Amino acid sequence: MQDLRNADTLRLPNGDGAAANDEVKSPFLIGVAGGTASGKSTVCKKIMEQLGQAEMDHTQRQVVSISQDSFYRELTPAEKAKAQKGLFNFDHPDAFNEELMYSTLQNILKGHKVEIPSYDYRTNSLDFENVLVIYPADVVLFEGILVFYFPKIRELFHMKLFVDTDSDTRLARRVPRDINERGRDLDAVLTQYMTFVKPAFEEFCSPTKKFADVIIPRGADNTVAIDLIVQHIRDFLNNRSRHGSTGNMALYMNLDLNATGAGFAGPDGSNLGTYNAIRRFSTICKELNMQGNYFFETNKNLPYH
Ligand SMILES: Nc1ncnc2c1ncn2[C@@H]1O[C@H](COP(=O)(O)OP(=O)(O)O)[C@@H](O)[C@H]1O
Ligand SMILES: O=c1ccn([C@@H]2O[C@H](COP(=O)(O)O)[C@@H](O)[C@H]2O)c(=O)[nH]1
Repeated sequence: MQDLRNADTLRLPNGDGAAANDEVKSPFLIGVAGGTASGKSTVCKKIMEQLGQAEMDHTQRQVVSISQDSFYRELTPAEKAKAQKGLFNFDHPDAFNEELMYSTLQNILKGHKVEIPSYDYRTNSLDFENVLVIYPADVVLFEGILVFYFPKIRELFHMKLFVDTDSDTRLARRVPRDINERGRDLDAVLTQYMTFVKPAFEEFCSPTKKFADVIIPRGADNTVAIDLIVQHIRDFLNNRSRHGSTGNMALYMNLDLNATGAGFAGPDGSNLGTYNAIRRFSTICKELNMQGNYFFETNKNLPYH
């Protein structure tokens, strides 16, 4: 297993509290969207496991996963009363603190340590007693139903995944989870689902699928897709450690290999490693397209060959 600790450093310009010569780690930021109970957290867990990070002490982790639920905004007493009766819409974009989400992700990208409260679904509130400390990492996964909804947050991701699990399966998973883990009763779960969850999924979450680079049908069951994503992350990190922090993911994904002079050179003037990594990745993707396991939204610059 590759040691992700040596993957990259980014030299920040002056500002934001960073000294001119501070070497800070800028992570590869992956957004993971999908409907409720589609398997977003399970997919993130599998990615972490395959990168050898799941069992590690969190202070040592080089791959971390954060939930968008930690950015629900604090409710007013009136809203809280509604929430307790299942009458608050937690699936609407207004339920989230967009500014805090944006500034936190920016800080993470600058390699700053950040603290994120966990979310208590039983009390419908943030739990500041249980704070997750995010140390500078190489890969940060940010998962939630609406992570691609807000344009300026969407633009921060280097890679966007959408976990696409059919709605019957999602409901069948959500009911026992909400009863067993989130302190709800069957009636409340079904009423909330029909009143808020399902309509909001159709209005706000499902349309964001078009922004995904990779759509993962069947979620964590799709081991082929997960293996490929993990391989892609490894390739990216290898590329970065060879060529420095200029191995930017946007370039990596959008490079037009057919254009004259396309490619980006590493410090030694060679771009062969990157070129090969992209070719390998796109070839595998093409094969998987044919199997219907895994596919890309149209990216005209991605070299299918
Ligand atoms: N592939 C799967 N097969 C069976 N159960 C699953 C699978 N993926 C997730 N689950 C279960 O479904 C529930 C929701 O999964 P989770 O990953 O938490 O979804 P999300 O993060 O999208 O809400 C959890 O109880 C989880 O254990
Ligand atoms: O207090 C709350 C906060 C959120 N929810 C529901 O949670 C899901 C999002 O979490 P997933 O893990 O992606 O399912 C969302 O559909 C909200 O309805 C809640 O019920 N109570």
